[in-house]
Amino acid sequence: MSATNSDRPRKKLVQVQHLKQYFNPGKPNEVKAIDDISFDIYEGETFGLVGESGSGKSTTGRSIIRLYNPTSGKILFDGQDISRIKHRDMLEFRREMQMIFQDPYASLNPRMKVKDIIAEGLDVHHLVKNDQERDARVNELLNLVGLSRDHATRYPHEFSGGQRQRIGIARALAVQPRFIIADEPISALDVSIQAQVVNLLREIQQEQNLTYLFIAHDLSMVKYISDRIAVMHNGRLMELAAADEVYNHPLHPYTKSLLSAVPRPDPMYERSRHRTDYDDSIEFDNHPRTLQEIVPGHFVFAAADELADYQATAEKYLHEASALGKSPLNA
Ligand SMILES: Nc1ncnc2c1ncn2[C@@H]1O[C@H](COP(=O)(O)OP(=O)(O)OP(=O)(O)O)[C@@H](O)[C@H]1O
Repeated sequence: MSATNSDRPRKKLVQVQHLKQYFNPGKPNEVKAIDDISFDIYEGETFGLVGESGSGKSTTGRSIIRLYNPTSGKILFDGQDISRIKHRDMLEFRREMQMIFQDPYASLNPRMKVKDIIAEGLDVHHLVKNDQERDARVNELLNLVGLSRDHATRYPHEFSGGQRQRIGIARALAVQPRFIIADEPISALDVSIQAQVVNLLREIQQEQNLTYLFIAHDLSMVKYISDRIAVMHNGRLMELAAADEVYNHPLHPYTKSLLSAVPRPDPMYERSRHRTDYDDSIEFDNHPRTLQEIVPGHFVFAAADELADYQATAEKYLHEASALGKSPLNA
């Protein structure tokens, strides 16, 4: 796992503040894809964003990279407000923020050679002086993602899904970004290949001090790569905490429901595992809810009269952890 050592000063690389992203606002077909979310992503960390289909995860990633104009709220990158800047002024930020997509088949142009796909960003941002330098950089990137220089002149259809995702990663890395949004980068891959791609992303992160927003629809793999995890539902964040806390000590019923769907390699656990349903009518009971810090670093979408119960549960977890001699919180 990447850098979250508490002795390191933690710099906020991305700050999302009260972000709303409505599609077709004010019209009968209005969709509140993101409905007032706030979170920070620290430099060097992997921030996992998890939720079921339609919860607003991709829209969050696309809003941060400014593929959309936010309906309201702010997005800060390295302290600078980028939520209102014009598209042409986004060019420099676009270099610093790159995206890796879910479908490595759809996201690579089938008519382009691998070397031209990888070098696209180098060309757009004028980062190489001549063809020789361009080829050398492409070879370096192919090597970095575990492919060979022979692959440079081939086309995407000649590669497996996992290899194509490696090409997508090389393309993102070409411009030396600081922040990568990985939108379900392993969901379309065979299970046997998923771990390889996750390991590659982790290795590269450590080498290059990258910051990731890692989007996924379930908690099984995201737990291994994320430092902290936010759980999204209906365009809002239901819970946000250190990855282990979300996985082992979930507080919000929606998180518990998501987790109950995840099999674990523990026969005892599996014998008693049952899927718990989540009744989202509680979100519409007219109790104003916001993301509240229940214990340090652990936030839950809660109404004022729910706080005491959440605090009692969190404290129970803390006692259990200290009885077992574990560090209670690592957020
Ligand atoms: N361009 C758009 N125009 C209108 N509605 C949109 C648009 N993009 C997304 N939506 C809607 O916004 C909501 C959130 O979609 P989003 O793709 O962000 O969810 P998601 O959690 O990433 O789901 P998935 O994993 O299926 O992509 C959905 O109801 C979706 O239909």
